[in-house]
Amino acid sequence: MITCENLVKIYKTAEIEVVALQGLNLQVNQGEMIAVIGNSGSGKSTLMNMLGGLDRPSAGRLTIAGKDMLKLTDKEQNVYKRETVGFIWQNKARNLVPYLTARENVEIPMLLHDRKKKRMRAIELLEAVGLGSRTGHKLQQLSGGEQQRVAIAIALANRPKLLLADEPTGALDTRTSDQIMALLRKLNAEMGLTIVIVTHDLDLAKQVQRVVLIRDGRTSSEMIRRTDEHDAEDESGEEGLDTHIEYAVMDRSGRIQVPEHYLAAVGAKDADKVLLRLEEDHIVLRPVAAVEAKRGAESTN
Ligand SMILES: Nc1ncnc2c1ncn2[C@@H]1O[C@H](COP(=O)(O)OP(=O)(O)OP(=O)(O)O)[C@@H](O)[C@H]1O
Repeated sequence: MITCENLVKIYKTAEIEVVALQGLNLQVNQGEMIAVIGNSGSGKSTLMNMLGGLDRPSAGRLTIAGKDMLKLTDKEQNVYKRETVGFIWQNKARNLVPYLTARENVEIPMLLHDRKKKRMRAIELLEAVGLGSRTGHKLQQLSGGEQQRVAIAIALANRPKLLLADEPTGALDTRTSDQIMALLRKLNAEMGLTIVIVTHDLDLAKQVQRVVLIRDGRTSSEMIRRTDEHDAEDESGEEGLDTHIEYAVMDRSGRIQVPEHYLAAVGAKDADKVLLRLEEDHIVLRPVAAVEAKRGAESTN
């Protein structure tokens, strides 16, 4: 569904250039639901803007639903935004009109012309997001979680293939956030919708099958949920189905980013090199200082 290869985005202003994405690689399959996490400034929103056709990449390859996003004309890009993709933002003002009812809000972006069909589809969508009994309520009469459900119904109005959610639960409490995540999982399972969610919250991210970590505008690692109870127990020492195993993402040249907390744990965080050793079926990275200290100790003995 989505292929990003060596994706680059450079923002140019009068004085400076910011490289927001520096060769990002990402593959998302049709019907998959993934979470993208990363520190502030790592490039998450930039990636979402590229995926949503709101902005164009500077270089690399980006294909979505068979479309080459670098080659779309302005007109094709507008059709893509209207028909292929749906958005949910943290900021509700970007999604909703407060003085209209839930149903009227959902009708706004619809491409249907027949008023009766529009109304029926809006009600059907509000039912799908669990708001069948609130269709006539004005937005200001709804809770934060309910308003975000309306936003999801709006995003689905034109039957998109891809749903993009940028911090969709950022303004909600934990319980409501979990409910919104459960709703997104249900839509993913029932409608086969491909969903990409950006979040700061690792716990929320772990509610999906695959979590992609972005660091400095590159995909640095992925966490994939293990469903095999036995294997999960073997590798992590924990029981249960909710175990995520972390994988480093390797580019074509064999480059990987070692997670910062791994380096910190072995005292190699600010090192400019690590010792690399090939074992029979794995590779060992060791901080140089530790190796030298060991050698020093051996030579004094
Ligand atoms: N329109 C822009 N013009 C110039 N620089 C930008 C622009 N948009 C983003 N950037 C820069 O690009 C980098 C990535 O920003 P981005 O908003 O994608 O990060 P993010 O991971 O979404 O951060 P946050 O979690 O804080 O929203 C940052 O250094 C940011 O300052």
